Amino acid sequence: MKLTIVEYPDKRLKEKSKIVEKFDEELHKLLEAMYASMIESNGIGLAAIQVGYAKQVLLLNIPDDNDEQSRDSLIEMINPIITQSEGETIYQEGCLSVPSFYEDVSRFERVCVNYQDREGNTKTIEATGLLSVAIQHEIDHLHGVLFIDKLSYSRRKKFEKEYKKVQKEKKLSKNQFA
Ligand SMILES: CC(=O)Oc1ccc(/C=C/C(=O)NCCc2ccccc2)cc1OC(C)=O
Ligand SMILES: [Co+2]
Repeated sequence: MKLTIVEYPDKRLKEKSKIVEKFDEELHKLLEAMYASMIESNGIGLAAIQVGYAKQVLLLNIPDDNDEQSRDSLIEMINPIITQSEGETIYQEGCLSVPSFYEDVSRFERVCVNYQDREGNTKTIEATGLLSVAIQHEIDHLHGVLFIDKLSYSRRKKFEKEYKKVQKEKKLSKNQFA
């Protein structure tokens, strides 16, 4: 199934995603379709809500040291729960649902996460650095939170102003060639 990325300010991105109960063929098809969309859009993380499915499902595929995004390092997380968190790190984040915007966000440096894999087996992962940031960014999506919601008031105002400008330019360019 071809999935379309839902973009800010679509209200669906604020929905709370539901717990996955059935680890069936339908779930596996969704995971495959999400992976195709994420890779096609040059993403390194994607939550199901971003393709219109309010289910607690997310993908992480962090490029390795020589900047390769191999499928072996793909992590499929279902019903994730952060069990431990410590430290602080600042990283410039982007999101497929907020195209062309990148802002520094403060997150925990280290997190421990319990989750289930596509068969329903319980897994635990401890993450630091970029993987830790990505996990927190994607789990926020499951609670209807975008990285722009974590910005300071002044930085959020700057984002809103720039976003409106970009949307107007997009509309103008569309009309020009319509
Ligand atoms: C034009 C545009 O929107 O560019 C992009 C923006 C974001 C992204 C992907 C963002 C992404 O995967 N975010 C996952 C969450 C995350 C954010 C920061 C660190 C870890 C994990 C890709 C874009 O497309 C290209 C070609 O770079
Ligand atoms: Co995102």
